[in-house]
Amino acid sequence: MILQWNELASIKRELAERDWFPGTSGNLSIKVQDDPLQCLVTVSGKDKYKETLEDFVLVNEDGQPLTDEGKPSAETVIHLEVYKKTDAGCSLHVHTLDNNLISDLYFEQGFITFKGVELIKAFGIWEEDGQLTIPIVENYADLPTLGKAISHVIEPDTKAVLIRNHGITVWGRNAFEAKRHLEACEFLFSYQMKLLHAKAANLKEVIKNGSY
Ligand SMILES: CSC[C@@H](O)[C@@H](O)C(=O)COP(=O)(O)O
Ligand SMILES: [Zn+2]
Repeated sequence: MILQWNELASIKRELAERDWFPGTSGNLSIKVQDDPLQCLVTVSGKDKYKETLEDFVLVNEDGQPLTDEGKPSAETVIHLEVYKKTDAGCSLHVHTLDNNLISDLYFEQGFITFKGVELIKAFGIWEEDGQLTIPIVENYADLPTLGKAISHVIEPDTKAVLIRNHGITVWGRNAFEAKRHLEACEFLFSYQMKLLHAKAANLKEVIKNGSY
């Protein structure tokens, strides 16, 4: 378990450096064993920019704590649904401005698709016409309901789900892959927001007309 603890602590440190835990938001987990399922998950309500010896707690498949570092994340149920539905070994949940904006702008459509942007290769999509789709679910206040809604939209190739005006849950077979997927998602969201602004300002026309 020490190995998984250190891996999760290292990811937490890197995501903190990116400022991805505003207002104590966000939670992270890493699988420790499969059968029965156990994972380390962040302790609820803590300042995730700080590093302490009580940052993670071991939970069982029902989200019950098996160690005494503190109360498991309120969103532990989401991490457990991801482990139960996929081959994930690590699951990351962060709130960023870009993922909140994208989740609201594309909510009615129910998903956002990226095509023709190099960084979808971070998801193992190498075909020239390949595309990445990220489903978007309602931000249900009841967390077991939210967990089920997320589980419901997970297809075999899904690696991330957006929660409307809340954040994103991203996973990978291991910590390295989960972080790669998360960084790629946030790059794509930032790209999309800037693209929407550029289109709204008709910037291609402006450049063509030589105004800049
Ligand atoms: C402080 S707002 C964020 C919370 O409501 C929640 O969505 C979250 O991401 C963190 O909850 P936590 O219980 O600390 O894991
Ligand atoms: Zn959250």
